[in-house]
Amino acid sequence: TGDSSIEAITRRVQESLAIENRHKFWETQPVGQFKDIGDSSLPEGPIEQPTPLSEVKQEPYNLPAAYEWITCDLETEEMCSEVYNLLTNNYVEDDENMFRFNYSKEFLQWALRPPGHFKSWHIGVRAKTSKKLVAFITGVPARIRVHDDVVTMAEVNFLCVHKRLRSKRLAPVMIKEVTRRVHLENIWQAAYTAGVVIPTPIATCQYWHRSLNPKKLIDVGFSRLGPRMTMSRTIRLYKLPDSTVTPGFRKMELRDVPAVTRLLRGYLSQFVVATDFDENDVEHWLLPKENVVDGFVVESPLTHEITDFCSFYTLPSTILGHPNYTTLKAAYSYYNVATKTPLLQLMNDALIIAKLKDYDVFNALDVMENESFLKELKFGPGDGKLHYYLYNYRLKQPIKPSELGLVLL
Ligand SMILES: CCCCCCCCCCCCCC(=O)SCCNC(=O)CCNC(=O)[C@H](O)C(C)(C)COP(=O)(O)OP(=O)(O)OC[C@H]1O[C@@H](n2cnc3c(N)ncnc32)[C@H](O)[C@@H]1OP(=O)(O)O
Ligand SMILES: CNCCCN(C)c1ncc(F)c(N2CC(C(=O)NCc3cnc4ccccn34)C2)n1
Repeated sequence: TGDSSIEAITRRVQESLAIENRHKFWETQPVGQFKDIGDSSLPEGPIEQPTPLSEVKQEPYNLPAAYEWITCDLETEEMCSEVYNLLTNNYVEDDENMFRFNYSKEFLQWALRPPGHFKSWHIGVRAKTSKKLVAFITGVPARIRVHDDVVTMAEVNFLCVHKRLRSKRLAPVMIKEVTRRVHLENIWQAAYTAGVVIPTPIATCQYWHRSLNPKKLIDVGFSRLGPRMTMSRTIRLYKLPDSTVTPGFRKMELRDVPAVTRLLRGYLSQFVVATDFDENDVEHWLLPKENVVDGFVVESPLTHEITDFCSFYTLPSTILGHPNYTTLKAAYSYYNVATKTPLLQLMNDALIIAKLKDYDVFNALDVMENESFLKELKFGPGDGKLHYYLYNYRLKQPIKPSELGLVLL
């Protein structure tokens, strides 16, 4: 190939890297492999069958000599603080290292202690000498439906290795250990999301952001002033009313759990992969918790029927190295169901509430029916993609974000 143009050379290098791009750990795991993409002869469903519990490895995986496993009991303030501090200083950052997620302690206790949770799935690694927590990974049980198959899975999250211990192949050990502990509870599948591409995404979603405090977002570099836009024009563009517009829109209460569960189950049944919520799950995941999760219902003023529901969770980010700001207050769209109120109007009310509660930005993935309101409500596409994964469960082909009814924290 005589073409010696820069493009041709770049392409050849990329092609060779793609071939070389080995996933030494993930190629050993029961997950869809890149080499199998498009091979529709492979059956959909579990990749490996369960093993008898007596054959599951009884003892933890080996760690490097200086480290030891610790089960993190998040009910103790001290342990919760150690987990919080590890994540606050070492968890997910954007590609330009301008922001780092700052999950709060209350959020972590909520996220990790749903009905039926296992303390043994809250796994830490400690340095034996300093007793410092240096790594973490968690699972929580969830019923997830794939097509018509409801499977009890582990939702794995909060995988974190201290910055000083990176690139030492500790992550595969963490993943194998959480897998072992999940297997001990006779659960054989998992669901997880990540910003990185590993074998093999079942869906790839796009983040969208709706500015609520555009001046701060531009000051901290989260967003940029549009072309031919002034700051005052930008502030005006994103202005929102100072009260919600839907009659009967109010905070969700305990008495709404049965109705919200019915709404949610009905709505989620249309998606290929979705959470299979029951009333206990709805009570835990969607009842409002200050600075953790907000849930709202629309109660018809006439019939008192609950016709709609919307929710968002609170996940601030630390702003790294900015002289005037320390925290970005972000709301993340969670589960929303509109049966009488237009979804556009329901979500606009959610934006109005978030602005009133002093959030800087409202984030949403393009999952479920979110695409129908993103542009009209002035969301802009982010640079962050979120890839969804299933462990030990093959799908014949990836699904579209609009076929996904699952939001992980
Ligand atoms: C049945 C039950 C099953 C339960 C388990 C289901 C699976 C759960 C899977 C976990 C779901 C987590 C969901 C979330 O929490 S997603 C959020 C992940 N956390 C962060 O991004 C926080 C900041 N980063 C770190 O703490 C480290 O960089 C981590 C810990 C992420 C990697 O540490 P490190 O950078 O020091 O690397 P290494 O040398 O130890 O290891 C390199 C190997 O690790 C593979 N790797 C890298 N990043 C991820 C990732 N996000 N998911 C899965 N695998 C990942 C990588 O491809 C390579 O393998 P291979 O490419 O060579 O094969
Ligand atoms: C493992 N659980 C997955 C959910 C964790 N979540 C919420 C998440 N995973 C990957 C992302 F790409 C992402 N994005 C939100 C979008 C965004 O706001 N990007 C700018 C930004 C502000 N703060 C941070 C902190 C870290 C990364 C980007 N940041 C991109 N969100």
